[in-house]
Amino acid sequence: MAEKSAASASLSDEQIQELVAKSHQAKKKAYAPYSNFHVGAALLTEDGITFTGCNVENAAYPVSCCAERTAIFKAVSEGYKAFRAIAIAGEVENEFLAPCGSCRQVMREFGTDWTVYLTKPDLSYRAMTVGELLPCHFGPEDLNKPKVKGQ
Ligand SMILES: O=c1ccn([C@H]2C[C@H](O)[C@@H](CO)O2)c(=O)[nH]1
Ligand SMILES: [Zn+2]
Repeated sequence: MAEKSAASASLSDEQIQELVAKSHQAKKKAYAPYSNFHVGAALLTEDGITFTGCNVENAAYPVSCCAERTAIFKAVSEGYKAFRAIAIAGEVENEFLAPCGSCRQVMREFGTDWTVYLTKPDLSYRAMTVGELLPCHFGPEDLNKPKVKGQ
């Protein structure tokens, strides 16, 4: 059922299945009247707390927020910034839902070595790290590197 990688080693099968199930539950809350594309996410913090999220669209389309970012922003706004994993749930038949580029960048802000579970509607999943999803990335550390002088 699952394609495992080293990235999933720290969570038990039961914990993963629970996180995946929560992401699919969260999908039911999606506010997506424009795209009719419902997405859910469930984010597990290092402290063992789960934050869920759904996509929240807006009549001014670009203002919309993806499910993954909803979950991450909820966690950060509650004081949690260390993440173990996030599961993402879509509704396309027999396909893993992969996060958009903006969400990958937001995930990367909080590290490259945590796990993203891409899931299918049948609750099967594939584990990847944030670094695998966003290779050659830009992050907070880059802002503190020495700069060339005189420009
Ligand atoms: O990984 C994804 C991909 C898309 N969406 C949302 C954004 C928008 O509301 C709708 C269609 O792109 O799906 C997510 O929430 N997560
Ligand atoms: Zn996104």
